[in-house]
Amino acid sequence: MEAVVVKNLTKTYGKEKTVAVDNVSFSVNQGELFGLIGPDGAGKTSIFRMLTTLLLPDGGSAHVDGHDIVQDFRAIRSSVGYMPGKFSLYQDLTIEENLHFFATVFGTTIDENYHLIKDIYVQIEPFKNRRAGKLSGGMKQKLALCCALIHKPTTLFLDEPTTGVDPVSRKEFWEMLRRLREQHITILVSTPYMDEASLCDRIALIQSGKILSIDTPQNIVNTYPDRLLAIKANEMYKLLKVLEGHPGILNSYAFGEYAHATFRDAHTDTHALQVYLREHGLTGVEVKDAEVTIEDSFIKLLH
Ligand SMILES: Nc1ncnc2c1ncn2[C@@H]1O[C@H](COP(=O)(O)OP(=O)(O)OP(=O)(O)O)[C@@H](O)[C@H]1O
Repeated sequence: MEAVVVKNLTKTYGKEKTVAVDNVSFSVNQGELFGLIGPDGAGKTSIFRMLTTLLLPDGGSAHVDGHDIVQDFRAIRSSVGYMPGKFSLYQDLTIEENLHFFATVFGTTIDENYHLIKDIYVQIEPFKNRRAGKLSGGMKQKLALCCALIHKPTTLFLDEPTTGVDPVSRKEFWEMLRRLREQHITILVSTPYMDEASLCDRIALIQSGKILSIDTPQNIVNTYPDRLLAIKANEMYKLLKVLEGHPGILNSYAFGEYAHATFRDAHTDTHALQVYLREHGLTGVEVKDAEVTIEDSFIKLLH
């Protein structure tokens, strides 16, 4: 069954009618871990705010757990959990007070749903008397997740939960999400980090308010249409310049210590390419087939 159904959802802002969300449609199955993946300003927050009834759409419709986001906003507010990108915590309240506050607002108690947050809460419990404003990014994030979970939501919206969080805490956070999924909670998560996409069941790649592709991360990389090469040389900037000037080039960009490149001819001779690069003054040249990532797929879709 579908937990979230979005049809032609549109949102514009201001007198200039800046289009933030442009005719977006997708659906999320119950119990699914669904990712909205896209850079800053892509429209992720606007979509989440409409689905959590904090913002009215200009067009289209959406249902969460069968409830209309405009007509049935009260039902949605009591059944979903929302962790906004900017922390929602009360900085002057302690960990325990924040959690107690969120439980009370939703007419429940910490004890009633403790089993849902236990795994996460035990990690911050030793500091339960510390004010939220004095916590590290990773601890704030864990507390915010506990607060969003304490009323046992059917659907959880997490807006960029790992932005500004260190790599170890990011990894832990995703492990927590996968465990939560086992509790049959539907999870929608947004992130600008392409490496996190592979941890979702399905993802929507989004840019400038439009969805470019929706599928499982594996299918998205499997349907990459070109042969992708990873190319290394001693000078990255010069390498990119030389690749740009190659008569057969489709696209090239820096990707870690390599450049990723696609060519019109899928059978581009890698040896001939190495010779070409050396003839253009590059040293330490290495050319090999690259493993396609979500980021490569995203870049391809943008072109
Ligand atoms: N209140 C507002 N008034 C005017 N423009 C807005 C407003 N809120 C968002 N926008 C614009 O709408 C577009 C989408 O913003 P949104 O915050 O939904 O994107 P996002 O993908 O969540 O990115 P970010 O991580 O930067 O918040 C951006 O161009 C943004 O500048």
